[in-house]
Amino acid sequence: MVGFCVDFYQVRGGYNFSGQIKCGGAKNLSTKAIIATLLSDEISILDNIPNIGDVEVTKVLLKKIGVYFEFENGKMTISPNQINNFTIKPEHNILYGRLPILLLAVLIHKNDSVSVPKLDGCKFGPRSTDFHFDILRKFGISIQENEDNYIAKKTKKITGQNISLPFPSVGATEFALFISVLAEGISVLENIAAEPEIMCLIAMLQQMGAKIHWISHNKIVVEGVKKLHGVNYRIINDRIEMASWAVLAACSDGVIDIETVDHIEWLSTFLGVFQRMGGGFKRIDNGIRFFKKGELKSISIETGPYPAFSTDYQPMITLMMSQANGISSIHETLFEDRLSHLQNLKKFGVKSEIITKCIGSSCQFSNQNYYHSAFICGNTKLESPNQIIKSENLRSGITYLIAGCISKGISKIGNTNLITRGYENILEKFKLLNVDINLIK
Ligand SMILES: CC(=O)N[C@H]1[C@@H](OP(=O)(O)OP(=O)(O)OC[C@H]2O[C@@H](n3ccc(=O)[nH]c3=O)[C@H](O)[C@@H]2O)O[C@H](CO)[C@@H](O)[C@@H]1O
Ligand SMILES: C=C(OP(=O)(O)O)C(=O)O
Repeated sequence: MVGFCVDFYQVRGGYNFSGQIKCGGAKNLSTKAIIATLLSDEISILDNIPNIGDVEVTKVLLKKIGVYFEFENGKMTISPNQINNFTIKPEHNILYGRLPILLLAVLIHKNDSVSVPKLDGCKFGPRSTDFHFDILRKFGISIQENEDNYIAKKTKKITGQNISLPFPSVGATEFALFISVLAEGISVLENIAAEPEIMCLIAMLQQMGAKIHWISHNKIVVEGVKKLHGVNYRIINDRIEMASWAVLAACSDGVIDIETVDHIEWLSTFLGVFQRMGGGFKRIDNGIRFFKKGELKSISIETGPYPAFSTDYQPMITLMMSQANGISSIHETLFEDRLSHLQNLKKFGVKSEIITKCIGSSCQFSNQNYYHSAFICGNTKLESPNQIIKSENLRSGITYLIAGCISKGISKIGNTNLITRGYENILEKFKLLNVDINLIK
């Protein structure tokens, strides 16, 4: 996500959308896999890297530290043997997402002092970095921050540690992994996140020569090695993108075929909910077909760390709830403020009530006054708002685009860069599905 923009998508909705499209490589693996290759000095080749804003930002970071790379048709060749800059100054027109802190975890193996820009990414709560800082201190690395940067300093050899995360955080798990694979001795990482993208990252690190042993679904033992090798690795397809197209198919009563060569298994949590709501899917020769099977039905869902229902599916599924028969509920347990899209969806006609109480089990936000649960009315006919709806983040953006597709009239969705940071060729893909959509500059 490089820069800010005033462009908006204009979409004419109100009919069925069908067609065939290709799913991109996973956003939440590709950027981390690129950074992981820097743990070695040897050349690595990554395949199925999507052409998205977050990868653009990763490329900016690589250039800043002196890494040579080539990127063509989804294939990225990375030569990390000439890293020469460990103080990365932020540029104020670049949104770095969650990437700089991961870069710090890699670079601290190569230099005693590393300074990286602070994190941003989609805004849905404070998105604190305290777990990362605690991990650094545990490994004997000091950390300070100023207005723009995090500055880490190492004064002694990094040695293996026992880390138990307070919450199974994706970023903190990746961070601890990157430090421990090259630490001297054994590290035990507990209460880790085990999202499909993390499983793949671990498999990729193992192929680079890392010694990582799974003890249980949320515990690993890492035996540090002296060096890692280059790797040839293919990024899995993006399960959140697939889910987005599934919601469009179900809500518009269309049939959407997604070309994807691998791993629809990773989508199984989503598929369970989708089917219960009346969505249908079928394995086809080269991928998966999504459609609406019958009347859409209401449901109660809580988000959670994998294999529970991923928070990244949540905005799209709340839109699908508005098209179901009856009242649904959602309980967002990962992020304190990830229901703000419901306010904008009201402008399309979606009726919801957002509350501070936990609907279902009690979560980390209980009794804290965060609006993190909601009831959503079904059977709602949507109409395009007569104003530009600005995406607050990546998944709310795609949700508004889908809302535009199923609304009567012409909808305008702004902050397009927040959508293209995670969705490859989004305009072309909507067009392939017969959507009347244009980018207005
Ligand atoms: C680039 C990427 O992969 N982003 C994903 C990643 O984000 P990200 O890795 O930032 O999300 P985390 O899993 O870390 O967040 C989970 C929870 O842990 C908290 N926390 C996390 C770190 C920390 O130091 N302190 C702390 O309190 C967060 O505020 C949140 O409440 O996982 C999220 C949860 O699946 C997804 O929604 C994001 O799409
Ligand atoms: C929240 C997301 O991304 P990030 O963590 O990069 O902001 C997402 O992919 O939905």
